[in-house]
Amino acid sequence: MTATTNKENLQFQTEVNQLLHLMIHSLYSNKEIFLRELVSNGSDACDKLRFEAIGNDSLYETDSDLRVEVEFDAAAGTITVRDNGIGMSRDEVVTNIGTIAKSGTKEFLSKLTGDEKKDSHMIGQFGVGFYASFIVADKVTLTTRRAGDAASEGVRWESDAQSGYSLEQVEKATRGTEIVLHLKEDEKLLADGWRLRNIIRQYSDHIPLPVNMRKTEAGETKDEWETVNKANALWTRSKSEVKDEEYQEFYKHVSHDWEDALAWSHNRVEGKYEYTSLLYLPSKAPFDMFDRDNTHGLKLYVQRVFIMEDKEFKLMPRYLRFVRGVLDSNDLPLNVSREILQGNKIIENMKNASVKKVIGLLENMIANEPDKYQKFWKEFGKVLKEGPGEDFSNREQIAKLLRFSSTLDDSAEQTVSLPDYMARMKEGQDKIYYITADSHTAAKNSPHLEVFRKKGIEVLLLSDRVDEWLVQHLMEFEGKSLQSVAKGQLDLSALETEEDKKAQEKVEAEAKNMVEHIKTALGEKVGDVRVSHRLTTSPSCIVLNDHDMALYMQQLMKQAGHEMPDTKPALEINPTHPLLKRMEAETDDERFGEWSSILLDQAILAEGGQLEDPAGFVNRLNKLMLAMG
Ligand SMILES: Nc1ncnc2c1ncn2[C@@H]1O[C@H](COP(=O)(O)OP(=O)(O)OP(=O)(O)O)[C@@H](O)[C@H]1O
Repeated sequence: MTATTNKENLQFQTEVNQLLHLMIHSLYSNKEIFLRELVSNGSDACDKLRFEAIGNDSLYETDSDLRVEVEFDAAAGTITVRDNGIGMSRDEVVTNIGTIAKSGTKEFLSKLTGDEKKDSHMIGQFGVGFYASFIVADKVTLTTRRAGDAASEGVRWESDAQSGYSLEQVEKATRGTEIVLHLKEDEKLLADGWRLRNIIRQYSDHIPLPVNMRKTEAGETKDEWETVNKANALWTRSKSEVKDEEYQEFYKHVSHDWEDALAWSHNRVEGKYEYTSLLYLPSKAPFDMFDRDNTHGLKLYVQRVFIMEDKEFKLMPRYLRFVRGVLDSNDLPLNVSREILQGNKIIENMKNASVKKVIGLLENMIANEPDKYQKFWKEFGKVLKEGPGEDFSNREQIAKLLRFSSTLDDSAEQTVSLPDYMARMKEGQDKIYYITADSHTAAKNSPHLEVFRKKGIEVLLLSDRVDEWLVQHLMEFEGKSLQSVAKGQLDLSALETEEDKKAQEKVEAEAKNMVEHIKTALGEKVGDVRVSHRLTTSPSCIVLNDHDMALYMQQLMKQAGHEMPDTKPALEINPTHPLLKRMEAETDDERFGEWSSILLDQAILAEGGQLEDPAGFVNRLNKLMLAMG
């Protein structure tokens, strides 16, 4: 026996085990995609090599003819997928194949239902990748060597998906990765030249890289190879030649998505700069869309040669981070480096034009396929709402793409656009009114809406996290300013009749003493006490200053450890409310003080704020209830 054997047995991270198990069971009806995933990975590995080799030609060793090879052995029941791409070091194998680095994986897995159909859609959002091998194989052997490493630095990884995996250092003469699938007993028929060719043509036709298989003649496998897929860059073909199915397959390759794309825009641009863009909108948001680092984005090509992924170089602004696809420039040099790309005019030009293309695609959808747009909005609306704050130059256009809930129908589904809202504005109304809250229910039940409902003035109901940020940046739309109904002094005078105004003045005059009394009772706790113009059925509400953050947001920021300025909201009261009528008759000063505190505290609660002394509030309330009995 030789002195050492370097074979080690390791366990998968728990999440990998769970995912493997689920995948094997829920993706079974789509088992052929295992090949698409492996070919796609092989092609990506070749792309990565090409990029690294730009500054270091020696990485090609003696073989610069990048390709993926697929072989089979019917007798042994195996399929082999091989690439001469970048390969992996031992550490890379452990991190890439033994663990899932995506943040949020745990929560994702906990959401799975056990229902195969539903779960297969969920897993689609996750991306299946290499693990798809285990749908058809009961053992997988991966042998790889990183480009540039010595032949003795090869790594062999092997697993049956049941009991962890083994890892061993092996000799590997050629760089790149070879994956041998030992097919399950009832999948052995997949090891068939005709079937494999069909699968490759169906799923991997538009991978720009050749996918080769050995030639066969009269049933005999030859030593020669032939390219099975079209292997030309789909985006270089003219639109009229490319079928929708072909666009969809290519989408799945570039995006690592599992579902079809929702829409795409394919453009060949000639003029000052020449380039092609193929931009896709996914139909489903990936589960980690809000994880800032985890995006595939666009791929940058120069004259059909892959240069780099968007991951490291932002070709799309953050608010369009869900866009997938390809930009292929004819003007950049092939040996382009990261440094050249930084702030490059050609890149900037392609970037800006692509943003406009995406916006145009969405505008078109609104005009021609509104239901589809609604689907898009459901998935990506929250991301698009970052747009007005991020992209000043396209702000007006982005604003038109936004959709909101509103008091028009109180529905939680966001369907109201700003132009829709404007068209319904009342005569004399010069503001776009909105309210922000931490849930749709809180927004639509807010006491601040009472007067608006009474007067039939529509108010946008904003309850997405990003909405507070949005309204800080989108201060106006087509000359009308956006105004929170919960902040600042409310002036609806232009919408009121003379009688209304007179009645208001009367109420105010009559309540003057009580207002003063409450002010004294609450002292430092409030910035002001005044008669409300907003309330019709509630006794009181809190009103923030124009520039204050909503109370629920202040709460969130405090929890996240941010110092918040101690803002003093105003308390507005509704003197016509029976509760205030009772208060007016109260002669005991202490009791009046307690009523006042309750008035303030319940208004804070209705606003999603937190009380400084919740126990005190409960005590006072109980006392009052007892006194009423
Ligand atoms: N043939 C290969 N050559 C080199 N590296 C590879 C190869 N196959 C997989 N990898 C590495 O393993 C990682 C995980 O691959 P996997 O297919 O599981 O997921 P993915 O392709 O990154 O993403 P997704 O889950 O979205 O499909 C890849 O990101 C890559 O770094």
